[in-house]
Amino acid sequence: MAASPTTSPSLELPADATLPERHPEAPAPGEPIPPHSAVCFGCADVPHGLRLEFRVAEDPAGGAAVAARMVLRPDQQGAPGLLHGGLLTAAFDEVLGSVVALVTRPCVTARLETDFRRPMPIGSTLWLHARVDGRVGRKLYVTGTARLDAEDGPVVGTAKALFLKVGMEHFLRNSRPEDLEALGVSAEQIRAARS
Ligand SMILES: CCCCCCCCCC(=O)SCCNC(=O)CCNC(=O)[C@H](O)C(C)(C)COP(=O)(O)OP(=O)(O)OC[C@H]1O[C@@H](n2cnc3c(N)ncnc32)[C@H](O)[C@@H]1OP(=O)(O)O
Repeated sequence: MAASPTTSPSLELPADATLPERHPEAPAPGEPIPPHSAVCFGCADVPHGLRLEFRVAEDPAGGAAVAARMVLRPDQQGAPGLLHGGLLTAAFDEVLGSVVALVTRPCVTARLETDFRRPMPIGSTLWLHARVDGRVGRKLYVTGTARLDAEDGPVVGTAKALFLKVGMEHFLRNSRPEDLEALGVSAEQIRAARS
């Protein structure tokens, strides 16, 4: 899809960007991508979560791509009977983050832009697609599309994002200690990262 004329300059693919390949240990096209965490609002089976379901998609140019689906529930309304717009942005954050994770990890969202093209009725299914368009150093440039009720359905939203590769210290320094400890990180490791 052509870039919107209002896209932030920091989201435009730089001329020196290269197309990154999937990591050798990442799942192959057609394979499902399991939730990356049991508590994730985007992909885990948690009560108010988006419950996105993923698979690796084929990318004609040999890059990294994912496809995902999300059923729109009554507890996700903004205007009556329609999906809350912020939840489309949250879905894009998860889907674009997931495709970046096929290339390298960990990464975090630095900037995310959503274009809302059509209303999204509750009860319908969003079919999302995302692709890593290029990488320059720590910066990964990603785009996504959401379609209604079929993989080739009408486009309801598009997104562009910049993700940045970070080190594990990003989480050791910033996440709640009790959540890190639940993952097996020792109190000493947390103290050392924060000293
Ligand atoms: C298996 C995993 C599956 C994951 C799926 C889930 C996906 C969900 C992902 C998320 O929601 S992550 C949570 C939301 N994001 C955050 O909480 C990030 C909060 N922000 C930060 O921690 C820092 O601002 C950040 C790590 C993004 C950047 O800080 P750094 O100190 O590492 O970067 P720095 O400021 O040195 O900037 C590096 C480059 O990026 C550029 N940059 C940084 N932030 C930017 C921004 N916001 N917009 C545009 N450019 C930006 C910056 O200009 C610079 O460009 P140059 O190298 O060309 O000089």
